[in-house]
Amino acid sequence: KGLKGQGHPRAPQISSQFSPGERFAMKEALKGAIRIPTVSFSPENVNATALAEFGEYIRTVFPTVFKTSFIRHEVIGEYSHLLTVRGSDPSLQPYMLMAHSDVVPAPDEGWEVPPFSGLEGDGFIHGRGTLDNKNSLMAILQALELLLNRNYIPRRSFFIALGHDEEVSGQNGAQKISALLQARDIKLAFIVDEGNFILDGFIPHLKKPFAMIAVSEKGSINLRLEVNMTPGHSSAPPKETSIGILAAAVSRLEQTPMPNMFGSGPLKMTLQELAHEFSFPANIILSNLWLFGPLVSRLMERNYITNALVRTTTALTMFNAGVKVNVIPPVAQAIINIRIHPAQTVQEVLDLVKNIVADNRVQFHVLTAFDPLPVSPSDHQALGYQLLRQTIQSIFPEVSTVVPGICIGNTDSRHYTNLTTSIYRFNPLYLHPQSFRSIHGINEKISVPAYETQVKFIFEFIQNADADQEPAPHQHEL
Ligand SMILES: CCCCCCCC/C=C\CCCCCCCC(=O)N[C@@H](CCCCN)C(=O)O
Ligand SMILES: [Zn+2]
Ligand SMILES: [Zn+2]
Repeated sequence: KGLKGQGHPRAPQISSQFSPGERFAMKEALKGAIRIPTVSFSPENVNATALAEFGEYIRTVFPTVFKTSFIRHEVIGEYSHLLTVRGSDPSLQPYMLMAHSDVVPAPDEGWEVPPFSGLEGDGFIHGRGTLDNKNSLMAILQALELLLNRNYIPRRSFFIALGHDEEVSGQNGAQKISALLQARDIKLAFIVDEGNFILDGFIPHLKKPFAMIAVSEKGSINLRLEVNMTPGHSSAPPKETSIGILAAAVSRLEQTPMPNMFGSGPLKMTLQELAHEFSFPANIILSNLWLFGPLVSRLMERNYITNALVRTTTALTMFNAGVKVNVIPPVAQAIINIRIHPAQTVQEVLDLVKNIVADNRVQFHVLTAFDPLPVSPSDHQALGYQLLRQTIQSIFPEVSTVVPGICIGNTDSRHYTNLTTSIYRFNPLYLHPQSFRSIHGINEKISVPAYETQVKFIFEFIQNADADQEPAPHQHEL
């Protein structure tokens, strides 16, 4: 019998009601975290001073977490943190909660308040990292601190992995934590990381919000295109310059979408499980994709977010050429950030890109590349998925539908496929299209109640993970 059928969740033993003093302290703690500018520019260029300060900060605001005897704290790769919470029942397989402390750059321009001010206004805490991803990092530690202060002793062991370079690869944080745990022979029941949300307003005609737990994430290629031509005096320009050739190449890429892959990958499952949320005739259409697939696939292409679910996307993100107004530049370079649909591979996409560019004066340099991630289970036996679903239903009773889906962004969890086949990417927060644009954009903010609810979610999730039973007990040494 599956977990779904067991009538879970057992009510958490400790109620997730927080006192006014605790609620005040938790929002102040998040504001303090936002004020530390832990910006990652590249794997070689992270703000080491801020990351070190952040490490000190979490030790100060969560004293119980860092002094509890059954919690081991290790600093990995200089600024990442691994907490091992030893549960009382070694027969239960451990799991892992993840988050990251670094953020993408945020120049002041366009922001209503300075991005590292952590200011509170209109019921929101403002700043870079309030949604991606200091909210999760602080909420995990905050929930644990509150549980420990109530003398909670977990039954199931778990790890908390807090990366410091997620935005620029995870090579010094997540990758090293993963290697360390592998060397310790750890196998995880599941992982929960950042990723998808409770989505509201993303699909026309769907009035109700729904929770989407990402069971996979797209692959990625960062590709540098380069054209080298003979430099010279701009008063007698050649017919074609490196800039013109490269501009035409990237324009062809932008104008030629990759093939629509609707029908392969987890999206079909997402839409089928979502079908009953729609009114007639959309519910019938989505329940019969064997017939209406071509129609739905065209509709998905119309919106830039749903378009990202049906195909590999190519975003032109950097363009560099020229040194002086009257010099024909020898070199022009562009970076293309490609997100690979689950039904394609790095090699297939590179071949398509070269065919679209179709100009042998353009050179290709793959900077980084990885294939789409395997699909994690979402059936009734899938412990991590079912625990998330149960906790969503408890904390967000108004959300009647929880569906598996794909994450269009990447997460540090991709470095942990050696430890588990069950990786779930979910933030227990509502996301609207406008707040989606604020992630890596401007005016990123989280409402104070939303943050409190995130803490509450993790507070209950940890307890729910202890309430579940597994069929075949054996020892799990940490
Ligand atoms: C039918 C359903 C409609 C669904 C609409 C989907 C809405 C999308 C919802 C959430 C997506 C948010 C993605 C957030 C993850 C962001 C994590 C992130 O920024 N990762 C970076 C990692 C960079 C690693 C360096 N190579 C990234 O992806 O750029
Ligand atoms: Zn993130
Ligand atoms: Zn990010």
